[in-house]
Amino acid sequence: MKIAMIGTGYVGLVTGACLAKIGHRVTCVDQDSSKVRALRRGNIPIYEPGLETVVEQAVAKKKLTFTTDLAKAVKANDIVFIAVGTPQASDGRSDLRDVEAAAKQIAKAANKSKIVVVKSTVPAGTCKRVGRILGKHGGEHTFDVVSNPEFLREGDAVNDFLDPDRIVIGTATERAANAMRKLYAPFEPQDVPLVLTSLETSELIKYSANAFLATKVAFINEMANLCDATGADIEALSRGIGLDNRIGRAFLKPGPGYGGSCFPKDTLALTVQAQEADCPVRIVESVVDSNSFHIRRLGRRITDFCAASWGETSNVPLVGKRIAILGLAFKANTDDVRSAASTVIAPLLSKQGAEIVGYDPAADKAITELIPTLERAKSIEEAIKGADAAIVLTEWAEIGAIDWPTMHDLMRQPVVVDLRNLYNTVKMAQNGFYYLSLGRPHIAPV
Ligand SMILES: NC(=O)c1ccc[n+]([C@@H]2O[C@H](COP(=O)([O-])OP(=O)(O)OC[C@H]3O[C@@H](n4cnc5c(N)ncnc54)[C@H](O)[C@@H]3O)[C@@H](O)[C@H]2O)c1
Ligand SMILES: O=c1ccn([C@@H]2O[C@H](COP(=O)(O)OP(=O)(O)O[C@H]3O[C@H](CO)[C@@H](O)[C@H](O)[C@H]3O)[C@@H](O)[C@H]2O)c(=O)[nH]1
Repeated sequence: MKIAMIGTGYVGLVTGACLAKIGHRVTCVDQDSSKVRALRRGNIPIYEPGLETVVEQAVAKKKLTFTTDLAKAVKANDIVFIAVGTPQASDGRSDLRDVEAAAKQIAKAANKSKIVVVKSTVPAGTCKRVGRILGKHGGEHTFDVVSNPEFLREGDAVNDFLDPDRIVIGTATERAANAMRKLYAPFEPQDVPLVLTSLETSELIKYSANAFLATKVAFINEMANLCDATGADIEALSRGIGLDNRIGRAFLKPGPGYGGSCFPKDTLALTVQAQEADCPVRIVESVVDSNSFHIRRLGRRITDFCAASWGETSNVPLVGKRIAILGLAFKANTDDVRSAASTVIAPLLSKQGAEIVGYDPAADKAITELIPTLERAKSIEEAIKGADAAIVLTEWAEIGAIDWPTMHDLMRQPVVVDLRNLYNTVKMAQNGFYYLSLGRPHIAPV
């Protein structure tokens, strides 16, 4: 089938390239001409494992092209996807301006009837609104609007797209449902369940899935704090509950709180939608609160633990101390720093007088755009050298594999705060480190 993908960001590029891989012909459109130029030269603007190969092969087979010319792409294709951003507006709502603008552009460019598929994450009722915009600006042409939310995770995006747990499709017409069945027919041999439903249900499935997963993360973080307070062990607790099939083991790893471009904005947007519908989602509201409380509480714990480990009694213990932050991306295997723990912790410690140096294998460029003043190191060793403490924020394999005994003498003071529970508490103590992790017993260095 012939597809135009409006928006070539994380979702548009992965979806476009993967739809091309399974046999469709895809034109990826973006208004950012530098992005399109880079893609035409074969440069992938994001760090996403496996994506470069998929793009390269699809381009070589002439199944995937890139353009800034939306009108031409719309005219040449029967199915038009909208995969533009829906960031958080200042009032917590989902900012739908790009979706609405894209819908208007599609309508104006249309030369015949089209199927318009909303891939972006949008509140319930948006697809109907998109339908009204298309109707208003599309002249005599008819448009079938489809909701087809995306569930890929950054860092695993290609695999998630090609081997999905399910495909959710919301439609209002049989014609659109049939077109979507045909589009996803290549997944039939894998027995991927298709959830065919209404537009609103499909839109809400996306928010519910993210809110539920975010709830698991916030829950385990609260349990980790309780483990700290009671002397219990979060690793055993997580396993002990997760082995119950009704609960499941996934998304029960404690950390610095959920971040990224989706959970924070989607949980908040869901609470606003629900309030507006006079149907507050109190659990999700608590999850949002819990997550922002968690990271701020961790900020205080970092300061207290470092001060105690250094034997520093001053009321401004971080002044003049050099602190290395290991991992700046919101999670491993991505360069995305949107709502990353580093973007909260680095300014917080810096405000208390600490000198911060950050290291990340992929997020250097992204963090520089966000916090231009942050000093960055080119390697773990460079970051750690002369540091009074190292704070681990991202679970990159390279960071998990640090050989701490060889780092001990590089540091000015052997203090490690690990907010991803990557290392063995006993070994860290045996290697002479003051080591704090989440919900696990603290052992004094030997
Ligand atoms: N990032 C993820 O992991 C993920 C996963 C699932 C769903 N989503 C949802 O998918 C949507 C897109 O997210 P993203 O992370 O890919 O966003 P993004 O910001 O990375 O990409 C959006 C792209 O759309 C382009 N764009 C905007 N308006 C345009 C227009 N009128 N014409 C052409 N191009 C236009 C922008 O230039 C940008 O390149 C959001 O609703 C998001 O919530 C994201
Ligand atoms: O056990 C866990 C699992 C996750 N996280 C954190 O939770 C956040 C989100 O992680 P993840 O879900 O892996 O990343 P995303 O790429 O943001 O993907 C989520 O958001 C996407 C955008 O909506 C959805 O498509 C995906 O299904 C959904 O998993 C990150 O800060 C993780 O560090 C934890 O702290 N502990």
